[in-house]
Amino acid sequence: MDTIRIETSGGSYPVHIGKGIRTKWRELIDDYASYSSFFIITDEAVEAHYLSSILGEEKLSYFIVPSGEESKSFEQYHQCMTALLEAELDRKSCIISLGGGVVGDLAGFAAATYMRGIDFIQIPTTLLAHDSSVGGKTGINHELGKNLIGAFHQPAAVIYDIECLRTLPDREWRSGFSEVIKHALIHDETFLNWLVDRRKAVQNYSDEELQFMLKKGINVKGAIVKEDERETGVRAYLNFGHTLGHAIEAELGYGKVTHGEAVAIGMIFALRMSEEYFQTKLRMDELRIWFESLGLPVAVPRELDIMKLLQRMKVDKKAENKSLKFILLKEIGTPTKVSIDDEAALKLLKKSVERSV
Ligand SMILES: NC(=O)c1ccc[n+]([C@@H]2O[C@H](COP(=O)([O-])OP(=O)(O)OC[C@H]3O[C@@H](n4cnc5c(N)ncnc54)[C@H](O)[C@@H]3O)[C@@H](O)[C@H]2O)c1
Ligand SMILES: O=C(O)C(=O)C[C@@H](O)[C@H](O)[C@H](O)COP(=O)(O)O
Ligand SMILES: [Zn+2]
Repeated sequence: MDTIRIETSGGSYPVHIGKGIRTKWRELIDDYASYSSFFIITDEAVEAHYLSSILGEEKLSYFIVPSGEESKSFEQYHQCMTALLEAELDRKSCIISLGGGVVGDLAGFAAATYMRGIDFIQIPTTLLAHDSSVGGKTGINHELGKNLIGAFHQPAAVIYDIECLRTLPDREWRSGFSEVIKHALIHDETFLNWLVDRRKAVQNYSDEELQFMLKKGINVKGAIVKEDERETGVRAYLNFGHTLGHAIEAELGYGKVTHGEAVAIGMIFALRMSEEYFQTKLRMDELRIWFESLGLPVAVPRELDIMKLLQRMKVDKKAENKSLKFILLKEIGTPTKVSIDDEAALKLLKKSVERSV
């Protein structure tokens, strides 16, 4: 098992990464004995695979949401809070988030707001959750935009059992890989080359390769969160590919594309924009072909109205005074935040729409 410590304003917490460690969660939590009770939040697919291995012999209470992005909703949040109240959780209770980013964001937001904030721990079960379980962004979606309702609330611990990844559907492997690629693109070209050089689908990585890749991604995120926990500066770099990605998710309807797929389209768009803005070559063509070979989408879906996407991008949390902000790369590994005018964004959006076959 490897342990990475994430440093935040409120102290640090461990991210344990290893095989089969989910059943040892009680030993891996520093203050296990100090909690009055634990309450698990999970989703239907994860329940079927993993809930019993977390419960063990213990009769813990739990709440199960439907699988998928639609569960990051006011309705599920409300139902979740009702379940917590009915289970009579007190301020010394701890919520366990068992699942991917959807469950993590929802359970984290429930923990952030239940009685004005109680502890929670993350037991991530998707590849994408190497990103979502670390750093303390929690929240739900609104029909007007992704993650617009939320709070910063750091977990007390993250227990990442790589064994859980082996039951992921192929599409979810790919989706999570997109955020791994993001971490490489914003920080480390050597790591990017390591990923490209594998020349195999991520689901075929060995346990050792997976462990290495997860540590790399989490270290990139941890270093940025340490420097800027509440996104007043460099944390926005973790949003590379997300200005367009989030707009696509909301405009198509939550759950139509996965988050990682939308971010993949957004990253290719941001690479193209970076090349134009900085008048440089950034391997965009090579990376687009690589994404396609991995089965990741690279173009804006044809059915989307680009004017509506533009309006959506202005509701992005990075936007200021309705002016569009993008994270671009000066070079691979060197991100920066820039303002882009509407005309330039529209021109590039037109070029990025899927061609009909
Ligand atoms: N808070 C953050 O910093 C942050 C970072 C990145 C993404 N996110 C959010 O994360 C969400 C996406 O997370 P996700 O991709 O993990 O989606 P998800 O949680 O919906 O999981 C994807 C699918 O896989 C299933 N699943 C989960 N684990 C499984 C397993 N081990 N075996 C089989 N099936 C399993 C789920 O039931 C679901 O159907 C988005 O809402 C995104 O906005 C948040
Ligand atoms: O942790 C961050 O900061 C990120 O931006 C990570 C993103 O991958 C993630 O999708 C996050 O939820 C997006 O944040 P948002 O503030 O744009 O909603
Ligand atoms: Zn993301």
